[in-house]
Amino acid sequence: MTAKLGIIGGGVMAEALLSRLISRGTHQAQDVWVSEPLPSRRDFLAQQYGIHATGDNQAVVAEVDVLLLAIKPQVFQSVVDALMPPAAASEQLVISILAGVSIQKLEAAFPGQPVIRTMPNTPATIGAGMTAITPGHQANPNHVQIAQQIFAAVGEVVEVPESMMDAVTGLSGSGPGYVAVMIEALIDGGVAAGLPRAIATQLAIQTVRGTAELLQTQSLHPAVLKDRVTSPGGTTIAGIAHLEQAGFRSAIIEAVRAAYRRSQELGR
Ligand SMILES: NC(=O)C1=CN([C@@H]2O[C@H](COP(=O)(O)OP(=O)(O)OC[C@H]3O[C@@H](n4cnc5c(N)ncnc54)[C@H](OP(=O)(O)O)[C@@H]3O)[C@@H](O)[C@H]2O)C=CC1
Ligand SMILES: O=C(O)[C@@H]1CCC=N1
Repeated sequence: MTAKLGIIGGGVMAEALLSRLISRGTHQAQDVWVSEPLPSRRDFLAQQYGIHATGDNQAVVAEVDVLLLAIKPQVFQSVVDALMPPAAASEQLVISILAGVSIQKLEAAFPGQPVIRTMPNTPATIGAGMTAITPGHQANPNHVQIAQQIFAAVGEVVEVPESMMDAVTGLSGSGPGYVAVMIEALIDGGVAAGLPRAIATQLAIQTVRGTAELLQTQSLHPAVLKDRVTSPGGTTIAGIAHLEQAGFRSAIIEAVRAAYRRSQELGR
């Protein structure tokens, strides 16, 4: 891909995306610009990935064909208010990864420009991301293809109506956080049962990874896999009975719903 890519906000998610795009060769480092207020962070990103890093958002906007917004939703309005409107009609594609911020707000901030709202997740760093995208009203098939190419380089992509975006955020956007907490708890459980932490960590991570891969490769319903693991009168059903007693399913359902509601709030 030859389009020059600019990223406003050089934080965790910006790095997850740019590191993979550059290592995959989807973008050349010299075609990537990042604006970031923290000088030490700029230096790190420039040295680590060979990209252009600046503290000037406007300089990035002026330079690139595709502008990716990776700031926090809380600073969205102040950041876009400080940008100069383009002198002429701009074909620059704006892609947002911000939780909650609607297409309506994006289009108001970049009048006449094509915008695409997306929600990626952190496994994008290793090409195992999950990104949902919703094109705005000015986005044509070519713009959608550009966004598809960027996010396909970091994992799977699905197009959804905007009405689903906050729910996507609650599930796949925030999901790596829930899974990480679960893995940490599995490790602690192993340690509590007498395993050395290093071995417990290896077991927990490979168990979660193997379970996800098995479900995906064989298109298995999770309940079918659960039934296969639970030998009658055995260990797994004893563990699951405890999970049910502790409200494990309900806790996860409510976690997704809480994050969904928070995504809605961030957009207000
Ligand atoms: N983390 C994740 O898993 C995911 C995050 N997202 C979305 O990505 C966005 C970024 O999240 P995340 O990477 O976690 O957050 P970070 O805080 O790591 O990144 C935001 C970056 O924006 C910088 N920034 C702050 N103010 C400005 C400004 N005025 N101009 C330019 N840059 C600025 C921050 O700098 P400083 O730290 O110095 O303030 C920081 O480096 C959010 O909108 C979030 O909803 C989407 C999917 C997944
Ligand atoms: O926690 C957040 O707000 C962001 C959005 C999805 C994942 N991280």
